[in-house]
Amino acid sequence: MSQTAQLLDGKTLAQKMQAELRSRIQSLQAEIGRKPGLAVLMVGDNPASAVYVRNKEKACEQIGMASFGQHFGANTTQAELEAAIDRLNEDPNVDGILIQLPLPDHLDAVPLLHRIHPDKDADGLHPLNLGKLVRGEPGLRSCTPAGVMRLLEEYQIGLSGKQAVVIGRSILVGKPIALMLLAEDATVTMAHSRTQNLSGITSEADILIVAAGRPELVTAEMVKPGAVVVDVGINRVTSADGKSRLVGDVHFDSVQQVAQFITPVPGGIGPMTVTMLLHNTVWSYAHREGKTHT
Ligand SMILES: Nc1nc2c(c(=O)[nH]1)N[C@@H](CN(C=O)c1ccc(C(=O)N[C@@H](CCC(=O)O)C(=O)O)cc1)CN2
Repeated sequence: MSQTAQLLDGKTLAQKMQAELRSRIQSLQAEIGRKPGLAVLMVGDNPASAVYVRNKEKACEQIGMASFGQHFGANTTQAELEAAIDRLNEDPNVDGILIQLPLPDHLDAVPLLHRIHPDKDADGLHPLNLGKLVRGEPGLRSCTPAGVMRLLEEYQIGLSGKQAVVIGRSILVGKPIALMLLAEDATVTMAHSRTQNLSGITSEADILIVAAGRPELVTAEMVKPGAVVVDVGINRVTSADGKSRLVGDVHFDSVQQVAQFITPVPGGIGPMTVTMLLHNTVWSYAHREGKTHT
């Protein structure tokens, strides 16, 4: 008899959190006298990035946050972006700055991420904030991993002593989520493209976080019965019938038969990423204005 996993519903939690942020902004704004502001730097015309940036700007508007869209042409230089970051660092109405990734190939994201003032680092990718994560100090956390942790917390999924496996070692997701799980006393294994016997490792996982960037990589045979499976992948694929659809890095239909909990794609981690960005910007706003924010 096959079971069906319970969905970890990121979309619903994101809506609830955005409503809470909206009222938090209303009360802070009454004290501070201005709205929080987020600046999103987008370079070029990557269609997926354009959708994500639009969604971020729309979400800002819905919760009463100012959004300062900075859209640059595909041939923008590194120096022009540096100058834009310097201006935003100095702008008192801007509390959060993020550079939408990936950037076009001629640009180097790393020095640009380092240039963002750490107090305005809404994406949590500045080395100071990553260092605080390593040390377990409060600070701005990367949005996708923070969204995963918040979703697990919402469903009261205990992590202490659990075997957690993370597939993927990016600075955006894999490395920070491993540190966050470790901070909650999980026993963490990191797997990646060179890992041997991947299914042997994943099938030991109580908590499996998949951020591999490979459509439907994880199938039912690779998952321990009763595991919690979090799919961070977002891939647009074209089926044999020519239709385009969105899939994660997990083969949802088979894995939901063995897992206890699973995130859907869409509607799982994606909406949580946007919400944690808003959360981080409100956190920076409150922190910069001398108000505490959790
Ligand atoms: N500077 C950053 N760049 C990128 C990040 C990031 O966190 N910071 N993450 C991704 C893209 N991303 C946010 O930027 C993002 C991706 C997907 C979603 C989302 O809500 N997805 C929906 C489906 C949307 C669709 O139909 O295509 C879902 O999963 O339900 C939000 C944000 C890379 N770049």
